[in-house]
Amino acid sequence: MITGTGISKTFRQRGGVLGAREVPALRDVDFAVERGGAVSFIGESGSGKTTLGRIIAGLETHDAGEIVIDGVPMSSLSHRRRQPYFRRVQLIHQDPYSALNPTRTVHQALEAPLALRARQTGRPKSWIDSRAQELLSMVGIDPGYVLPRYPHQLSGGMRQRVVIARALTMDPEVLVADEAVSMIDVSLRLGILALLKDLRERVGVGVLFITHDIATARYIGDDGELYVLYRGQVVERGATEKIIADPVHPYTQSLLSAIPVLHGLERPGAERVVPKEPRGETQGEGRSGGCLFVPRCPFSTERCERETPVLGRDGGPGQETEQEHACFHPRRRSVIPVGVGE
Ligand SMILES: Nc1ncnc2c1ncn2[C@@H]1O[C@H](COP(=O)(O)OP(=O)(O)OP(=O)(O)O)[C@@H](O)[C@H]1O
Repeated sequence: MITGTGISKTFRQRGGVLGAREVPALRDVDFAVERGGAVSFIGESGSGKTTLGRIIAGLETHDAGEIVIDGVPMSSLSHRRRQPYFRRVQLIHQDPYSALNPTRTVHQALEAPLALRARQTGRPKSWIDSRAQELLSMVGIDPGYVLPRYPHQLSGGMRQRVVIARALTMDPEVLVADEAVSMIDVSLRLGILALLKDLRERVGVGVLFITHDIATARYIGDDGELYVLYRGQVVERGATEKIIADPVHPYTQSLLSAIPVLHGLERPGAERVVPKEPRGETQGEGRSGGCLFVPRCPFSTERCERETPVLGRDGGPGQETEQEHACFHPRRRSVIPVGVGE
């Protein structure tokens, strides 16, 4: 199991007419991914999804908070002693082409990490080739066909399957799939999503799925948990199916309101939430205190300008919600498209 508590990260960006500025990418984020579990982080561009994935994989530092892998707090270990733990988390990039070295065949791409794994686990050299074949079969490709080939000789879908097979060489606890299908031909996407789902069941690997697309989050982890990120803060968290059917935060509602309507078969939800265009200030930067969503929220009140909501279930007297949210005025709204006959 991998958990994060109070993870925060601020980048200092240099240059521009305003000089250096601080960009909070993550604000006090808590999460937990269990073996075989599915956790999805969803949010628009710049919400901090990739930064979170990189921190969990040990590729980026964080300013505050703790990552715990298999019960061991990473802050208690030296950089070198953390590496075997972070190997238990493998990152799958959105671009399978740049993730593979173009000068190496698939056989070479798998051989190096498997040789390391063989040394770590005391297995003979002969195990390396048989494991490479086993992993490629596991991800649904013919080892005989792909092993001698270079990445450019494979389709995008096959390349992404090779990237997943390579990630599995380390016997990971969790795969972090960062927009793992966004650069793959639409016709092949479903196959990759189905594979990740299947690996959860067959290998028991947990999947942390990072996406801007609520439909893919639902496909991969309809039985898992959904975290909605807005400007680095988790604004709604709970069972994926529950949040998709019944969101209470206006930002989540705006994401679901944007689901395209099937022409002639569906009509938009009656209470569709359309976020305001922020005026005068960029996304509320420079404000201190108050809800981050205020500049775009159609329902904000004076309290939202003043106080900062924290993640919880409180919805006012008698209004507790099943999922956690960071909103002073959580309310159910019918935002999902409905069939014309319904
Ligand atoms: N290395 C960096 N240096 C400076 N700022 C950064 C760096 N990496 C990310 N940021 C900033 O941190 C914020 C979060 O970025 P991040 O890439 O994590 O978001 P994201 O949700 O993954 O977006 P996208 O979907 O566009 O990749 C953004 O404002 C981004 O500009």
